Amino acid sequence: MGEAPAFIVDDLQNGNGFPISNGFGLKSKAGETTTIIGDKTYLIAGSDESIGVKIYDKSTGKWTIPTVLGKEPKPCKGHSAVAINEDRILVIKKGATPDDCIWFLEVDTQYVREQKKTVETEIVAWSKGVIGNAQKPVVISGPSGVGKGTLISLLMKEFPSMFGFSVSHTTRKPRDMEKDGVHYHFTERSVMEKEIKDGKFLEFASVHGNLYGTSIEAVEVVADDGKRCILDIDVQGARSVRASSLEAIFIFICPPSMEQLEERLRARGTETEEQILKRLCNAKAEIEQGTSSGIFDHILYNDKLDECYKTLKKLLGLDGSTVANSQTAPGGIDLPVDHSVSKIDNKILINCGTPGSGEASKNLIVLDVSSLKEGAPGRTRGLDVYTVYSFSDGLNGINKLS
Ligand SMILES: Nc1nc2c(ncn2[C@@H]2O[C@H](COP(=O)(O)OP(=O)(O)O)[C@@H](O)[C@H]2O)c(=O)[nH]1
Ligand SMILES: Nc1ncnc2c1ncn2[C@@H]1O[C@H](COP(=O)(O)OP(=O)(O)O)[C@@H](O)[C@H]1O
Repeated sequence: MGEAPAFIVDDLQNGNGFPISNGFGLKSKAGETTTIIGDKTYLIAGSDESIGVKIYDKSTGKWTIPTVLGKEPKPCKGHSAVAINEDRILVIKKGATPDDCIWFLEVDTQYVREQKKTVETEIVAWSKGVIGNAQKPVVISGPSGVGKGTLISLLMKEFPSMFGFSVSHTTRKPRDMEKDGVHYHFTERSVMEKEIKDGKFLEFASVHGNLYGTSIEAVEVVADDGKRCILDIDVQGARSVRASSLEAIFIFICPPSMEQLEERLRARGTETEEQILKRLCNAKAEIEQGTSSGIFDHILYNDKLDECYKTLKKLLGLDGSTVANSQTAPGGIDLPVDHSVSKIDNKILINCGTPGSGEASKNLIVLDVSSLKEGAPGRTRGLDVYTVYSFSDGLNGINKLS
C-alpha cells in the first residue's frame, strides 16, 4: 500500500472527535469515513491514488497505520464504511461493476499475529465481497474420463479473469504433464492425514484408492483473487461441500455411454490397465449417485464436447443470457459521493439520492449480510452478500433481484 491518504485526523484530535456514538455507525466526509469498533476508530480514506486505513485507539490516544493484507480495492473518492460486527467492516466504494463495489476490511488480527510473530502493528485484511449467485463457486463432479478437466480448461481459457481453479491435495502420483501446485498439491498420506486432523480441509475423500481433498486455503486463494472458484471433486466430496457452509452450484457430468467413457479413459493414456478397470468399476456407482442423490443442481451429458461446453456456459450465465447476471445489481452501483448508509439488523441500506424515473428510481440499495459466514481466521471468505433494490418504501416490499 502507498502512503495513507490524508485523514480527518484534525477533527478527531481537536476534540471534534468521534462523530459516531455507537459501535456501528459511520460518517462520510469527502472520501473519508470513520467507523468505531470498541475503543478503536477506523478511518478509511480514498483518493484517486490510494485507499488507506488508519486506526485511532481511544484507550492510548494514539494513531497507528496498520499492516494491510490482501489485495486492496482500487482507489476511489466515493465510498462508505460500516462495521457489521466486531471484526468486520463493510466498505462500499464507487465502482463500475457490483463485483468491484463491495469490500470487507477484516480487523480480527489474532490468527495473523500468531502466524507472523514479527508483525507489530495492527493488522487488517481486505477481501472482496461476493454478490449473489454470480460468484458462487462451481462444483463439478463426474466419473473419471468423462471430460471434467477438459470442460474446466475450456472455461478457464475463455474466461481467465473470471474463474480460478481450486487446487486440491492428493496422495496419488503426478501424471507426466501435471505440475505440483497447479493441477494438484501432491502430498504424502501421513502429511495429508495430519492436515485433515488439523482442520485444514473443507472436504476430503478416498477416491480410487488415493486421498483427495480441498483445503480451505485452496478456495480462499481464488476468492482473494476476486475470482469464481471451480472445484473438480468426486461425489463424496460434493456431498460434503453441500453439507458445508460453502454455497455453491453443483454440476454432475455424465458420459453418453459406458463404452465411450472407457474409450476416452483409454485414449487419454494416463492410467495403467489396473487403474482403468478400477475407475470404470467406480464409475457405475458414481453415475448412479450423481444422477439420483439430489446433490446436484444440474446434470450435463458430455456427448459432443462443444455442445456440452455451450450448455455449461449457459447455465453459468456466460452465453449472454441473464442467468447469473440477473443475480447482481444491473449496471453496477452508481454511488454518489454524498450517499448515506445505515445498518438495520442484518440489512445495510445505501441511499443514493432522490428517486428519478426508470432505472434512476432505484435509489436505495440494500445489502443483506445475514448470510455472512466465517472464513479461516485472519481472512474473510464464504461471503454471500447480495444486493436488492427498493423503489421507494424502505425495507418493506423489497424486491430481491432474481
Ligand atoms: N473429494 C474430492 N475429490 C477430488 C478432489 N480432487 C479431485 N477429486 C476427484 O478425484 C477423482 C480422481 O481424480 P484424478 O486422479 O485427477 O483423475 P481423473 O478424474 O481421471 O482426471 C475425480 O473424481 C476428481 O473429481 C478433491 O479435492 N476432493
Ligand atoms: N465430449 C468428448 N468427446 C470425446 N472425447 C472427450 C470429450 N470430452 C473429453 N474428452 C477426452 O476424454 C479424455 C478424458 O477427459 P478428461 O477431461 O481428462 O476427463 P476427467 O477430467 O473427467 O477425468 C481426454 O482425453 C479428453 O480429451
